Amino acid sequence: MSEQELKALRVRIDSLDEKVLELISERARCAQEVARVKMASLAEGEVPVFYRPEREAQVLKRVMERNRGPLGNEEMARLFREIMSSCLALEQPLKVAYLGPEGTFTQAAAMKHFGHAVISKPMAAIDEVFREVAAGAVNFGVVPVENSTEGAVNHTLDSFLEHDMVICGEVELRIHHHLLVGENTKTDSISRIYSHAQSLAQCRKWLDAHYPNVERVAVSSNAEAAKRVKGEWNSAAIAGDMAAGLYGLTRLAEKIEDRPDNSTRFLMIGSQEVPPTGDDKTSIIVSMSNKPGALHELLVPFHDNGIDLTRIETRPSRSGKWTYVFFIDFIGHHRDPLVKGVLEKISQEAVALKVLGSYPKAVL
Ligand SMILES: C=C(O[C@@H]1C=C(C(=O)O)C=C[C@H]1O)C(=O)O
Repeated sequence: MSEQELKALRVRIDSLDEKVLELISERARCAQEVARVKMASLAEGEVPVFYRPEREAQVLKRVMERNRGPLGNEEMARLFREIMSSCLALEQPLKVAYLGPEGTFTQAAAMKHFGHAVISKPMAAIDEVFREVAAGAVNFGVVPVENSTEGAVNHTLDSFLEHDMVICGEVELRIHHHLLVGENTKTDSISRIYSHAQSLAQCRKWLDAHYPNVERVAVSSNAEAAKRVKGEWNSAAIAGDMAAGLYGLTRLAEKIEDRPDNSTRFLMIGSQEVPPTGDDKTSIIVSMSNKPGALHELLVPFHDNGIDLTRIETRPSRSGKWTYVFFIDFIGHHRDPLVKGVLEKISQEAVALKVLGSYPKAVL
C-alpha cells in the first residue's frame, strides 16, 4: 500500500472519530437528561434508581441484533457495555463489592457485567461481599456461584440462607488458568503450587501429569496465590491473566485447565428487583418436608407448565440435622403468570419458599 493511500485512510479515520466522539457525547448528554427526569418524577422520600439492568440488557441485545460486522457481536457489545458504564457513571457511579483481592476472576466478572466506570471494592470473603451489600455500603456485590467443571460454590449458596438478597444479574466467564512464576523462581526446583481449591481441582489432571509430587496448597484466592509466589523462589501459582499482569508473573504453562470449556457463572446481588425483559431467569430456594416423594412434588409443577429448569442444587438447611434446601434456577420471570402459578403451587407443598430474584439472562 502506498504512503498516499495510507494517508488518505487516516484522514478518513480522523473524521470518523470526530463523528463517533460527537455521538458518544450526545448519548452521554441524553443519559444526563434521563437522570434529570428520574429525579423529577420521584415521589416524596423515594430514592432514585439510576441503574436499570433490564434496560441495559435490552440495549446490548439491540446492538448485537443490528451489528453487521466486521466486528463480532461480542466485541461490539463489549464496546457498548463500556459506553453505557460511563454514561451511567455520569448519573451515579455504581459501587460494587466483589470477592477479592484485586486480580480475581470475580473482579473480571464484575467488569464484564458493569463495565469499568464503577467504584469497585475487593472483599476478603464471599460472606463479606454479602454483608457489605446488606449494610448498604455498596450498590451491588459480585460472587461466583457455579463452575462447569467443579460444580457449586457452596459458600455462596450458604450465604443466601443467611442474608436477604436480591439477585439482579448473572454473567458467565471462560476461565483459563496458567502456571505462573516470579522472576526469582527456580523453575526446576518448584516444590509448592498455590491456588484456590476450586482452581487446583479444575487443573487436577494436568497437575497429576506434570507435577505429581509437588505440594498443592489451597489459599483464599488465585490472586492471593500469585501474590505469594512473587516473594518465593521455590513456588508457582495457578491463576488467570488479571492476576499474572497485576503481580508481574510469567506463564510457565498456559491454559492448563482440564476442560477447555471451563467456565464460571457469577451472580450480581443487591436489593433492587428487576422488571421482566422477556428473556429472564429466576432463582428460588425451597425447603420441603422430609417425606417420600417431596422432590418429585416440587418438580411436577415445572414439568406440567413446560418451564425449563436450568439448575438444581441441594444443601443442608442448617436448621435441622439431615434436612435440606433446594436451590433452583429456571427460565422465566416471577411476574410471568405461568411462573406465578407454579410458585403458588409449590408454596402450598413447601415448608418455605423464597424467590431470590428474577434477572435478565446473561447477554455477554
Ligand atoms: C440512561 C439510563 O440509565 C442508565 C444508563 C443506560 C444507558 O447508558 O443506556 C441504561 C440504563 C441505566 O442503567 C436509562 O435508564 O435509560
